[in-house]
Amino acid sequence: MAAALIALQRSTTLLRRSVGAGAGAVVRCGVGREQAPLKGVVMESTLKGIREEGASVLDPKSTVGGGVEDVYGEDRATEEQLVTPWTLSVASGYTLLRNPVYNKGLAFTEKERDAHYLRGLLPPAIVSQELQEKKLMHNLRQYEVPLQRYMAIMDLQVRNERLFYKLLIDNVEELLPIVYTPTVGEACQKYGCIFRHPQGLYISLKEKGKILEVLKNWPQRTIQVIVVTDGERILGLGDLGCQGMGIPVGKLSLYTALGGLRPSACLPITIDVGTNNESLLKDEFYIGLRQKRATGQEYADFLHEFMTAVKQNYGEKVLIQFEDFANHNAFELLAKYGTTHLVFNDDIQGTASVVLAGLVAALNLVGGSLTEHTFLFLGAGEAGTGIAELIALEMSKRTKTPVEECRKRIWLVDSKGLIVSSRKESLQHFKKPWAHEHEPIKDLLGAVKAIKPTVLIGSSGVGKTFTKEVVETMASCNEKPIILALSNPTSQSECTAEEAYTWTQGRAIFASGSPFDPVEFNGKIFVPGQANNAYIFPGFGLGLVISGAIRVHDDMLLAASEALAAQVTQENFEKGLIYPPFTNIRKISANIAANVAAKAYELGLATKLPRPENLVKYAESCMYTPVYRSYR
Ligand SMILES: O=C([O-])CC(=O)C(=O)O
Ligand SMILES: [Mg+2]
Repeated sequence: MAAALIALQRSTTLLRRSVGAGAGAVVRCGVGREQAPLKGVVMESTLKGIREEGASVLDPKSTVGGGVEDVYGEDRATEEQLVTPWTLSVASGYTLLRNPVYNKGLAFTEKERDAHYLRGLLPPAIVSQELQEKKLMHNLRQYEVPLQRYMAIMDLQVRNERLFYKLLIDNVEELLPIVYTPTVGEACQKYGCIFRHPQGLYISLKEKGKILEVLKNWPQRTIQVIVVTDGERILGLGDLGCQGMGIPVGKLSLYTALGGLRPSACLPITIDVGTNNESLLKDEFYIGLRQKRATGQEYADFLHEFMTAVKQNYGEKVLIQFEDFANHNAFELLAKYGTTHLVFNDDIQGTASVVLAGLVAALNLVGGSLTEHTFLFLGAGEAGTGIAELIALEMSKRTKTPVEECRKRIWLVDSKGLIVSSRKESLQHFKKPWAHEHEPIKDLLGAVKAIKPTVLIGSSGVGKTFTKEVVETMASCNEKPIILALSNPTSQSECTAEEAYTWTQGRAIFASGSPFDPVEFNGKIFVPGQANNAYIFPGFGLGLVISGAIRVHDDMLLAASEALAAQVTQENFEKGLIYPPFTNIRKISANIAANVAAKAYELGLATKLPRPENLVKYAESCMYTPVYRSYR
């Protein structure tokens, strides 16, 4: 693979070893249409920054690293995005060791230590990336408290990015519960307390009118995926305000580890419009604005400024993933910006796609077609109605029946009971399609008894709601009841895997949003699957990026779902699994990406031409790999 410095040396104008303390730094200048008027000033201040602090800004056109990673940089670095006329790409010596993108720690070779002024800055031993990995896993396993593991692994991410991703990819099943659900939930709750290195971009109401300027403070110019939250509904934990940042950071780590997006092309953002969480407002370590949430027009205007600034700064092909917004804003934002931006709501659409995939796979175990099943949801918010709608859409496509008809096989229960037509007037708009003719029923148990669903799905964010009676009732009317406890984190799960298997005498087909360990029941081992949108969004995003898609379409969600369901093997089914293991996730993501990209081309929404012939191979070839590069 081309060495970083060689790659840079090939690029335009270079100033090498010319800037004092940053000796060995490589500066590239002269990119973009608007360079002329800015050049002198910015160039000067940048160089000043290097002299004084060894500052380092990474190359937005990403010629570093060579190989497939360039695909993105070159494709996406459109002229209008490159408004900065200067770039500094690689530092050396002390600065190099503190640059997480280029740092290799003890893995720097003798030659590299000589060439990059590292002599004396490292102990003499030279170790391989594999040995570093082995040591880190050993150290991580010493921590018994998951949050300590989280902190250790986040330290690694800001110290040595390639090692972080190598570790995550090679130990995905073990580390996913640490960098992601459920530990990330606890990390958000305590984010102020454990805060050490800022990650991501914070945009608070203080920045009103200046959001574009704030975006320009981010060192990368070529961004392909933004995950943004306003922290109002973090997992099932509620309003965590600014401390929700752990979620975009965690989701984007998965974009890279699971989907192969380059880390430098990923931008985590938290929009801080205040919080209504009283205990955070009183917490001396809280890191956000100490005020109640802005709502109504003020909220809408602020979000609009954000959405406009993102498009202006990064162009129309940047994917904006909305994450963990409260219901009332999530649906509106998706509807409002779905026609003007490339937006995706993970909680509505990602969750829907992953659940549909699991259900389609489950048909292999329970028999029948999708239309022959009856679905009952506890929870009629983003996840519940999102999944319900995608199931109805799939049924409609399969049977060529109007979607309104298909919805009739799907029932939802919210905090006031079964959603029925007599409640229509008082229902929020996203619940109205599910208000079918039925007498009112106050609770879930009553609804299970009356509706006799074959599939029970929990999506309310409230834990322990699938009681023994509820689960036993499911078992009494189904040979193999499908039970999905989707709420996160583990504390909010509707029931545990053990409860689901025990209360159904091992007959349940069970999956959950948060991971559960295998369960032994009557001498048999049951392995629960994880119905988490982490299966979908990395590959989905990759598919959009490699096809240059400009809009998300529901058919792409169905395409992603179909690709995931197709990855479940006979061996998985034999263990009762309706999802493949995460160990194969990069292959799964490539297949999802290929299906999504194919759909984008079919729908005329793709801009990357010509269409690559073999999309799976192409997706794989575009994936970031975190092995160290050698520097000349
Ligand atoms: O983050 C997760 O594990 C899944 C998800 O989107 C949520 O629960 O909001
Ligand atoms: Mg979420």
